[in-house]
Amino acid sequence: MLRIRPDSPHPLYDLAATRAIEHSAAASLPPHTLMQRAGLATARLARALAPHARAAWIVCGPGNNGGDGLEAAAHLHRAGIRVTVTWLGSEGRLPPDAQHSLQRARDAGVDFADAPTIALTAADICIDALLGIGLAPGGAARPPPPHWLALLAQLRAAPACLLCVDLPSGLQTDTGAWAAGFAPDAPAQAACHTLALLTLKPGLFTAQGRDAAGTVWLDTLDVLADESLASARLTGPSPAAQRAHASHKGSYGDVAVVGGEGLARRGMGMEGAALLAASAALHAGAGRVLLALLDDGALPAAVGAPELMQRRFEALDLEALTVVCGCGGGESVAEVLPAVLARAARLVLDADALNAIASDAALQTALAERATRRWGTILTPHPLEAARLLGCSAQAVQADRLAAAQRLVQRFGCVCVLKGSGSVVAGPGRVPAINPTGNARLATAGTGDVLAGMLGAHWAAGKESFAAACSAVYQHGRLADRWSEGQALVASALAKASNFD
Ligand SMILES: NC(=O)C1=CN([C@@H]2O[C@H](COP(=O)(O)OP(=O)(O)OC[C@H]3O[C@@H](n4cnc5c(N)ncnc54)[C@H](OP(=O)(O)O)[C@@H]3O)[C@@H](O)[C@H]2O)[C@@H](O)CC1
Ligand SMILES: [K+]
Repeated sequence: MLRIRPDSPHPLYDLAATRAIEHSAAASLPPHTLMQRAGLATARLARALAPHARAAWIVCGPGNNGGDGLEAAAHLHRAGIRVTVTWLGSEGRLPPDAQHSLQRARDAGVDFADAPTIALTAADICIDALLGIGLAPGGAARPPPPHWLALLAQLRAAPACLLCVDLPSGLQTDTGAWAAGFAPDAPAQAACHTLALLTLKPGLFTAQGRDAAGTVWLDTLDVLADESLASARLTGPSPAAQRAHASHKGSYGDVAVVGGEGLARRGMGMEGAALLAASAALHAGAGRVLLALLDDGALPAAVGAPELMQRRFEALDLEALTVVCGCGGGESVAEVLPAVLARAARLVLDADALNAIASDAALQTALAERATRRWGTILTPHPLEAARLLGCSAQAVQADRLAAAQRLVQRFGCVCVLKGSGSVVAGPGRVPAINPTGNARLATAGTGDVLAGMLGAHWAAGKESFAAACSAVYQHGRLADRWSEGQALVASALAKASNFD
């Protein structure tokens, strides 16, 4: 069994892949083997998480997820724990594996009741074995029976640690979105863990998945999955870049940041966003960083960033640069976008550049044409910006983040970083990646500009676009994960910390 940490990559398998792996494993094993392994793994983790537990409350659903819970119940009972199973199945409709485990739990002498038979304490354990991958996907999910929701709410409100079997019940395997009706009103009161069985599912790591799942563990049930079936990948750290001794500032690429609408234009000075991106590019290791503020803006002397080279937009040699365009660009960015799209060799498009493209068909055509010229482009939308580009709602994007990122890739032929909890990186011909680092402290103004600048630096240093996107997103999140508790995470400090490693 493995605790999933952000320090190593992992393949992720969607529902179809997991079913295929399950099917072929089950065919080569004696009946009930997988469920027995799943139940034993669940019981072992429960005991490790709650070593002093006197009581366990296990809510078991009508399918094989419930079967795993029943199997675990028998083990925990035999270990001397007072186990209560609330079982929501009906005997006539039980799958054979779960029927077998029901009998084993009964034979072991487990109590069956509607609620725990003794009051739970913080030392005890609750197990959610109501629903796993059998939840009907997407819009096909039917509304859950109200008493199921009441039980799930009681599990989350209990003072005991909560262990979810395979998936938090109601979370969709492939998307990490809650199925209709399942989104909880409140998070779990105590620590929450999820034990993924056989495979790690993408839904555990993006959209609502990270909040719902808590700490994720994997037990492969001793089945070696065929990695070619992976539908996505959880990224890990990239190898540290080696700098040759005989190198110079031109060895690590030139990044140009184009953005920062001036105060004179509409009374909103947005130079700060461009400055944050430029500062991040500089501290992330770019050899030279050029800053072209729009509306002929100039940096106030007080900013004190002597390494940044200010340029008028017209003076930029776009064909030779990695251009980061959009940060704080406001309305002014639309005026430079035709030239940027037509000439920049490598282009990161962020924020206002994406909004300008979303509202202008000619710019969309110019963006799509870049791929036909084999020029690299990376889009870095948050869900609302992605929705504008796709002509749908942000809710639709969040309902299937992997699919939304891949739709942008198909439409524009570029790499797409869809930001948010569990940022998705998708690219032409690539298995999409989900980033495991980052936390809610990044939800503050300017951190997106910092990411755009870091991305420019990682790309300019020589990585190919998809790898640069994965490494910059990973590092941006890792900085936040390592941020000192007592220090406010502000974007300017994040930019200065974005050292290249
Ligand atoms: N994959 C593996 O390798 C292994 C899998 N194992 C375990 O099996 C789990 C998958 O089991 P599963 O296929 O029986 O599905 P599961 O999650 O129990 O749910 C199905 C039940 O829920 C019901 N139901 C669905 N939606 C509903 C709704 N909205 N509201 C109400 N009811 C709803 C559905 O009803 P039906 O649609 O059939 O009428 C059916 O009764 C998997 O997650 C893992 O824990 C391990 O034991 C071994 C290895
Ligand atoms: K579950």
